[in-house]
Amino acid sequence: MSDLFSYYYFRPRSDTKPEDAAIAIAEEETTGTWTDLKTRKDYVKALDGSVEELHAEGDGYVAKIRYPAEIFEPGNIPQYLSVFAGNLFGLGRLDAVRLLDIDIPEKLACFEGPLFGMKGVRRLIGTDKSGRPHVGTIIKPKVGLTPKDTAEVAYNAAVGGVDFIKDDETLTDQAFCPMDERIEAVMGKIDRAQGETGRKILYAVNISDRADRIVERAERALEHGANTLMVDVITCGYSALQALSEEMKINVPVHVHRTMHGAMTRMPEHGIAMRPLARLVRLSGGDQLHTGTISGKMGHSPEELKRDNEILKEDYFGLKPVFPVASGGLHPGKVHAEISGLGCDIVLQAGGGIHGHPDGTESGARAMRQAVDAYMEGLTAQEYAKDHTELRKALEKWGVR
Ligand SMILES: O=C(COP(=O)(O)O)[C@H](O)[C@H](O)COP(=O)(O)O
Ligand SMILES: [Mg+2]
Repeated sequence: MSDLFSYYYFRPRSDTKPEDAAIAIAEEETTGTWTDLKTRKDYVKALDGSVEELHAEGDGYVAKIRYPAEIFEPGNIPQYLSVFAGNLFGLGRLDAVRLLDIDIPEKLACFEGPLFGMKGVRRLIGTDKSGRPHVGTIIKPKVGLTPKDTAEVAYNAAVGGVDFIKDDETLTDQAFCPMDERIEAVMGKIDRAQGETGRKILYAVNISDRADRIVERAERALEHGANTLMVDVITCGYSALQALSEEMKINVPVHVHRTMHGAMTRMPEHGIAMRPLARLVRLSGGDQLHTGTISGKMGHSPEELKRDNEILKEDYFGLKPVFPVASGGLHPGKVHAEISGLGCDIVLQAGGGIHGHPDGTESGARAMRQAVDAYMEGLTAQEYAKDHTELRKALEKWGVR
């Protein structure tokens, strides 16, 4: 395969034939426009896109479109997106159109990918042999706590048994919780928890910022002791991620949050599926990526999610696999459903499902770990809860799905 192929679901406008609608996409995103052109030279033809396949599906059609590789500037993801995820979404001849997936040829996959990837993160935590799911937490409330109180919550979660702690997507460097002070406070407490428990714990600080400042912010975070960085990839852009992994050559994992993705991924007939977005995260160097949950609070198709997670782990230009993160509305009573649906190679993250535990964060973290242990030992959460108080109290509050 030397060209790039994109797959779209679409519903044409009532006066447009499906063949013409598919051609309209190929033309708009390559050498054409709505009319013929007097400026077109013969040699331009080499860059024409084409419709390779078209079939009916559901209430619409699925088209496979070929984009000649030469149309793309190797390594420039903003430019790639502008082709296969560009103007086509606004074409009036389509009532709805959704980018389902992309097949990138090797010469355009010229990225270094994740530095750690799933296995590297597992090695840091020491779960490469057991293969159990990681347990993570988002500090809640998502904004408002001071650095000192944030660190206290982080400490309680750490001693309770989480592997991973992260800022929420809207917390960056606001006055109520300055980033430098927060990192120092949290890392101080994490060092203490590591000393007490003998376990390694990661804290991902959200360094999301404008393009001209993000590398400087990442450097500052590392200087203050951060052992993981977090980026909101949709709001910051893939270039931000690439700047960290390739330009700056950071030596800590990068956790990728996808806030705002729902505007693209949610509608089954229009937008951009998670799959191409996830492939681009892998190319541009994310080590962990939110992809959704089976039983949580965000809406999406479990079937798509399972395949998205597989895609992050399957062979892809020799790049390291990305650790998928299930997050959003999880609690100990949902752990079983998540692992049985998504497998053990998953980070199970709970914010409210840990910090909302009747006995507080430490017990909430214990309950999450107990739910994972129950699954690994082949027991239901209810069985395990009989002699694990924290889990029992969590199940009493939130039930079991
Ligand atoms: O803060 C949370 C979840 O908090 P809580 O555990 O309290 O619900 C995350 O931002 C969501 O996971 C986003 O979900 P996704 O990444 O799937 O869009
Ligand atoms: Mg959040």
